[in-house]
Amino acid sequence: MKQLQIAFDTKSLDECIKIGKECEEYLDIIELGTPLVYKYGAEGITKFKEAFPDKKILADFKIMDAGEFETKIALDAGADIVTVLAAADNQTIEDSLKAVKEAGKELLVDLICVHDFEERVSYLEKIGVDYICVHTGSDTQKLGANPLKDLITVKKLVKNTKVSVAGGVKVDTVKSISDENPDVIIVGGGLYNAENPAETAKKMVDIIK
Ligand SMILES: O=C(CO)[C@H](O)[C@H](O)COP(=O)(O)O
Repeated sequence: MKQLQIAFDTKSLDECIKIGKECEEYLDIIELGTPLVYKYGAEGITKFKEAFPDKKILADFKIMDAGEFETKIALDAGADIVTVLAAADNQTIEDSLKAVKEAGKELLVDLICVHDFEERVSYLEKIGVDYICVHTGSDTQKLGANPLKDLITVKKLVKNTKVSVAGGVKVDTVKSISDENPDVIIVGGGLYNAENPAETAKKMVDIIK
């Protein structure tokens, strides 16, 4: 069963929690996006976990170094899933993985800025991360990029790991993404900036599930 993850990157924490509550029944994972991690820090994660105790909370730390130390900051604050960059050193990713496994939590490794998918996916599967995320960043989205082509490539390479996908997914593009069978579809602005986020989340769930 595919899952829907909302990624909050803008707005105040209170506004995000209000929108999250409106959409809650349609969501599986709630993400404190990287910009809000910068703005609110670990306290933002704790507030999300208090507001949504029954949902998985993802802290999009995009860790690049100090894997164990930074992962533990997110875990101690209440995160269920922590993100590390696939472009980081293997040692960093393995230290993050060790920290989440010791806590009984999960690691998402983000392929943003990685071009040799074959080498990275094979390594990530070998060490046993929980999610491999295909991600078109917001800056390259401005140039017209979207994650569909990379998703198709990565889905052919991944054998055992859950695949997430992010990058400008909207209600009118979610079907083409969903048709490639990712395990988790991550939607940011296309959901929290929608005129009616709850209605949009319902439409998306009707399409993907
Ligand atoms: O991690 C992110 C940016 O680096 C975003 O949270 C992710 O791309 C989803 O947001 P959107 O759907 O608005 O692109």
